[in-house]
Amino acid sequence: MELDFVKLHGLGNDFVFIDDFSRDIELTQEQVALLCDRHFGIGADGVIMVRPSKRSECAAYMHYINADGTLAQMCGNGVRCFAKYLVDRGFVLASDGSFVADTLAGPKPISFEVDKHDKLTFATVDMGHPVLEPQNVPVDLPANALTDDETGFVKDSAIESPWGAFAFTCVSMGNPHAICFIDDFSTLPDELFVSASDKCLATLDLNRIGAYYESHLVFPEKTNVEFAHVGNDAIEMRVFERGCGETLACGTGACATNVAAALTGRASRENDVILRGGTLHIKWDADDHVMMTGPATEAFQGTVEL
Ligand SMILES: N[C@@H](CCC[C@H](N)C(=O)O)C(=O)O
Repeated sequence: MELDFVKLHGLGNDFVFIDDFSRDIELTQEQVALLCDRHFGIGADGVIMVRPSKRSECAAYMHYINADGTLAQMCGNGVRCFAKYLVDRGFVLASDGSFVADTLAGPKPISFEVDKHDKLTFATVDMGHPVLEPQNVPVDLPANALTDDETGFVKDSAIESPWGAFAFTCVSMGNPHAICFIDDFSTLPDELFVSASDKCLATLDLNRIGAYYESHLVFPEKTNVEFAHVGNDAIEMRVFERGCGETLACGTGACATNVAAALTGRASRENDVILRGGTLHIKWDADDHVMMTGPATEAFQGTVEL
């Protein structure tokens, strides 16, 4: 089978887009994994199928698949790229300035800016409200789990690992996130860093610790894992994504981390979140909606044989 594709990214979190408006393309898990393979395929963190939406208010439906072929409910960087795909190809009029995208996590209103060629540059997505109920986070909580009195959400709960216990706050943005804030990296064991003489977020061995918590027993549906540090002006964050591994950025992860930082009293409700691939601006509005602003970029397009 020959497939036309477009490769887009949001801060280096990259996706293979496939036009499936005709609804006649079903990819197997193996085919998705091959498309995403950086040596044997195109290379990406996930595949996004652009499909028609059943909701009259939505321009199209974003079907998101992780690099390992598993389905995810939502993708923040992906939905900004989805907006760029639709605007740059004329499925949404550049002059409209906004539209609603349909996703497995529900409709997401998006406003956007375009350049002088009517190509989308930045998008602000209303990511909806964070979900904090325990049923949307680990169902099998450790005995020492701390939960918020009012909402019952899981905050700063110690979850064991071979390297000691790490405290996680769990926030769902449609998809699950477990966020660990580290104030002082020097307190962590040397073996958790690729360079023990320079212990910081950048040198944390996320491939080891992230993979461990992604599949921890308390997360039966697996989870995205964020390690973050709250600085004076911004939140720094690295992410190990469910079904994919470390990525350069994660939109839903940045939203969840911003919410977790505010809920645990570490930061205000509006912050720049600095990721390896760049910065997202996140605001948790008074009406409980999380707004995410950031760029979307097209890298190249082509045809692939599957
Ligand atoms: N990169 C994404 C999230 C993609 C889905 C995630 N790996 C999951 O399985 O939930 C983002 O930008 O939000």
